[in-house]
Amino acid sequence: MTISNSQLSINPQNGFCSKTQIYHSLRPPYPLPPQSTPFSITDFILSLPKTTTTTTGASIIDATTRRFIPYSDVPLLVRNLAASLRQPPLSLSNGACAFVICPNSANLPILYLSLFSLGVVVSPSNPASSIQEISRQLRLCKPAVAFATAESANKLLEVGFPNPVVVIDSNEFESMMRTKPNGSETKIEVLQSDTAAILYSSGTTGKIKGVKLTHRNMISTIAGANFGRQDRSSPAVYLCTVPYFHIYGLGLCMRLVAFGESLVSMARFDLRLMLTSIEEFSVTHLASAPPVVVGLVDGDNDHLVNRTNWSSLENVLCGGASLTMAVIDKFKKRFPTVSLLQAYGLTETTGGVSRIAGPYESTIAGTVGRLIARCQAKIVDPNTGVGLPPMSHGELWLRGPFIMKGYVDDKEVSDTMVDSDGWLRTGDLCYFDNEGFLFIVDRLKELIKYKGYQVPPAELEHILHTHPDITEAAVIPYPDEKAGQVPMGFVVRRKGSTINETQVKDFVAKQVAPYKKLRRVRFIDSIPKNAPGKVLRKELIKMALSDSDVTSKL
Ligand SMILES: CC(C)(COP(=O)(O)OP(=O)(O)OC[C@H]1O[C@@H](n2cnc3c(N)ncnc32)[C@H](O)[C@@H]1OP(=O)(O)O)[C@@H](O)C(=O)NCCC(=O)NCCSC(=O)/C=C/c1ccc(O)cc1
Repeated sequence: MTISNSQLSINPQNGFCSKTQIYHSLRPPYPLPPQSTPFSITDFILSLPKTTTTTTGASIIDATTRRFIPYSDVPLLVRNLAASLRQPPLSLSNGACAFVICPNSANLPILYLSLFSLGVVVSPSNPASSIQEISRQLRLCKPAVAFATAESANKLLEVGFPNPVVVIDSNEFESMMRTKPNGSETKIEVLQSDTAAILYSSGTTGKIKGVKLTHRNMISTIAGANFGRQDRSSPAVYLCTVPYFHIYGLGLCMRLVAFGESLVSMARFDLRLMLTSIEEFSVTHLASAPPVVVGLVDGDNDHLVNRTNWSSLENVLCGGASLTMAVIDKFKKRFPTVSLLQAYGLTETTGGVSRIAGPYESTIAGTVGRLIARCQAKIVDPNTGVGLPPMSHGELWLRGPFIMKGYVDDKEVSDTMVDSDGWLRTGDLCYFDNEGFLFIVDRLKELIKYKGYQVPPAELEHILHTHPDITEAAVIPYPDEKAGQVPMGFVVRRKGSTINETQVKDFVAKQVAPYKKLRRVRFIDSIPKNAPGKVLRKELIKMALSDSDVTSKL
């Protein structure tokens, strides 16, 4: 075996190559199917060995309806449903798009797997989205069919969706899964390079964008997540509090089906239901976002948390946004035997690209873990473009087989986000330490994170500017202990206008999903800008904090 010069300059402690300034993963590479082999994400998931599944009865469990689907039934349900969707009247086939507007349920992973197996592009959306948001998403993904619940189907009616809508909490859907349709169909060939899903993200510029993820992208992240899974005498039981319409929940549910680990979900997050479910289903892993961890250590919830039996819980996974050190410390004191494992990922990277594996890594406070296998990173000085060594702060760039195919109908922004060498600019300010652990320092992109959801200030500013009484507006992130950040608007009123805070908030709230609502408003005489006219958000943030009591909590 020959060792190349660049391999020689890779530091085995942290993966940093001093010649190329590239950080390499410290995890062993996993096998991937040859790129040219037709292989859908469903083929991959169903082909993985599930050693413990059938003997121990692992299943997909819906904590809200108390329905469960044993994993031993999953391949048949997926095949039946796919066969049914291929037949008239839907006649779904390779390349068609399905808009899915559903809260978490046991049926949803089955639906995803069936659609993927047909090469149908899955485009999941938040059922709490506003009519305007849904309209924009429909324009982007051009679906031939939509899947909804009896409740969310009303929104499709409101937007005048012209194509068929299948209700997944109905008896008809149940029988599509349970009954084998007549006739045998040939398998549809799905290429790994085909788009598997279109998810919605703000990118770095603010307007909702459709992120195209391929089957290969999804196969890579699932294969990468296999590292560090413990051998266990009984299968892990995950409680997923995050939604399957974002990559965190979607990736997690696919990965758990792939490995045959029990998956408990809730239609909507509810702290009480989460706590009773942990006891009832002997949950070992809780998949969460920061507000859930904050809720667990919040004194106001002591009466609920104290009467829960925590003995089964081993790990709390946390992603979507950063936790503060204060919350991490409180969690460790409160749950000394539970590991708090932060991970980091983006929709554009098909989810998690760094995570913590094993007992040693879980002792490193504040890190979002080490790069998954096949992931390369650079820490780039935002001013000079130069790659930086460990312990230096810069923008995180990422490369690997899980980087998105691009944004729907937006080549220009796709090319800005991913350069010709395949590097994705994350817009996050980060550093690696001397052992290859990644730390998130700040956000360079103008994005607010409310409860782990993206809120682009530009989108809210655009809405504010359409109000006849508002001449200028700017939106900033305002720190909040429970939600992480809340959107705050600075508003310049038209001369003589008496519009008040509530009216401004209501005006925005009617047009956006609830997580994007303006939670604070301040009136101001003019918006500070630099010479070329760019809003000086940092100035506004300083102003917002200077006359409040939050500075000490930052
Ligand atoms: C479980 C959370 C943390 C808390 O739940 P909640 O407090 O009940 O909030 P909801 O999300 O259900 O709802 C937000 C707001 O919308 C409201 N709402 C809700 N549905 C309705 C309704 N149908 N009608 C009307 N009002 C409603 C709801 O009441 C609430 O209002 P408010 O109390 O004023 O905040 C929830 O916010 C949550 O799942 N957050 C995470 C979101 C998320 O998945 N983000 C990931 C994006 S992708 C990414 O970053 C990937 C990272 C990643 C990292 C690592 C990995 O390994 C992989 C991936």
